[in-house]
Amino acid sequence: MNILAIDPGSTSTKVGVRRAGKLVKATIEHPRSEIETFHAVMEQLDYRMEHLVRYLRETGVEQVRWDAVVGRGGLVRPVPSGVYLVEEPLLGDLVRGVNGEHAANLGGVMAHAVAARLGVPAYVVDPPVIDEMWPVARLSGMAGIERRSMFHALNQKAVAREVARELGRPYQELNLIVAHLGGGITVGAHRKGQVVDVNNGLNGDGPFSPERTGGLPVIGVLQLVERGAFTTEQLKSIVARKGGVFSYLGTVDLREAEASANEGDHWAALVLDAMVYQIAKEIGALAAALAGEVDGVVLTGGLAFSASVVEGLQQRVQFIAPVFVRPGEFEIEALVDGALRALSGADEARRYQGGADEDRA
Ligand SMILES: Nc1ncnc2c1ncn2[C@@H]1O[C@H](COP(=O)(O)OP(=O)(O)O)[C@@H](O)[C@H]1O
Ligand SMILES: CCCC(=O)OP(=O)(O)O
Repeated sequence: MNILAIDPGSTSTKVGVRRAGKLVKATIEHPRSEIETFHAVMEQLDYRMEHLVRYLRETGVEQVRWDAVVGRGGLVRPVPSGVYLVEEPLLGDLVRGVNGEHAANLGGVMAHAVAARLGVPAYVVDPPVIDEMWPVARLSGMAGIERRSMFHALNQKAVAREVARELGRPYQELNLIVAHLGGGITVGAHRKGQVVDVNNGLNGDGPFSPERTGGLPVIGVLQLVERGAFTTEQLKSIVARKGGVFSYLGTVDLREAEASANEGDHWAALVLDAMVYQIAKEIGALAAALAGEVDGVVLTGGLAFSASVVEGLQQRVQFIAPVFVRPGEFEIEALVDGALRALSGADEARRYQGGADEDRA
């Protein structure tokens, strides 16, 4: 089976070409100066498609007979985990970004654009809005504001299934705490195959990360608004893109921050230690949520390449359960696997139902 996988990130489009049983991955970089000329994510569609088509032409795979095209799912309405056929109303909800603006919204739309020309199915797999949270985790502490599941579902599920395979036990029988440590950070409690609690990675929840604030003291934020220090739009952009390590040190690149700390910058060292401390606290909170019944803690994402982040976390959380380190992300592999499962019938492709506006996260 020949599968084309498309995984748009904020400044890159990752591509996977699975042909003759082999997977080749590539990253098409998009300079910030080009991306920032677009006001809305969907306005980037033609630009990203041109880059994708050029990549396929230049690598000589333009004429491949694809069996399916699969894209990273976006911020649509909450859905169960699985593989989804891209058709209406999913396509419309991705285009409208019913649950927010994110480059991932382009994944299903681009997959559909390529697949429609070829007359093959387009899929998305485990979009960030998959929702398996148990009721007790949904209460925020204020009537009218519900905690919603929005996380690195594709990578978290893929890595959790991989660790389960390595342990020789079904994912559905294990309790794992999976920490996706990238530009944004989400930590999920995977209880017998269901992510029953997880911090929302985009709305100011959980630990701070290289580019996001995580949870903030609410009154402090309100005081900033009262003083006119920021507009709400500016604050939203800080929460999602310009918070965390960036707001303290002016970089989202952890390697740069670590270099400063290693050269004796005590402030940089404290910021990095605080991030690791907050991640460890999140893992500890989920261990309590699982009543201490934890088979493993899994560290993944770009920060899991950092020896100091991994050692700092191991020191603080290894009392909970064995720590598995799986650096990087496995989204392209997970997309291809999902498409193969749908094509082979091992996993029936689900049909997204859409829903009412109050379903939005
Ligand atoms: N070898 C490394 N050592 C330390 N940090 C790293 C390393 N490789 C990547 N990172 C950091 O990981 C973060 C990006 O993680 P990644 O999972 O690629 O994020 P995203 O997909 O969210 O952009 C950046 O802060 C980057 O500097
Ligand atoms: C938490 C939802 C998905 C997400 O934040 O992805 P990125 O970190 O890749 O922006």
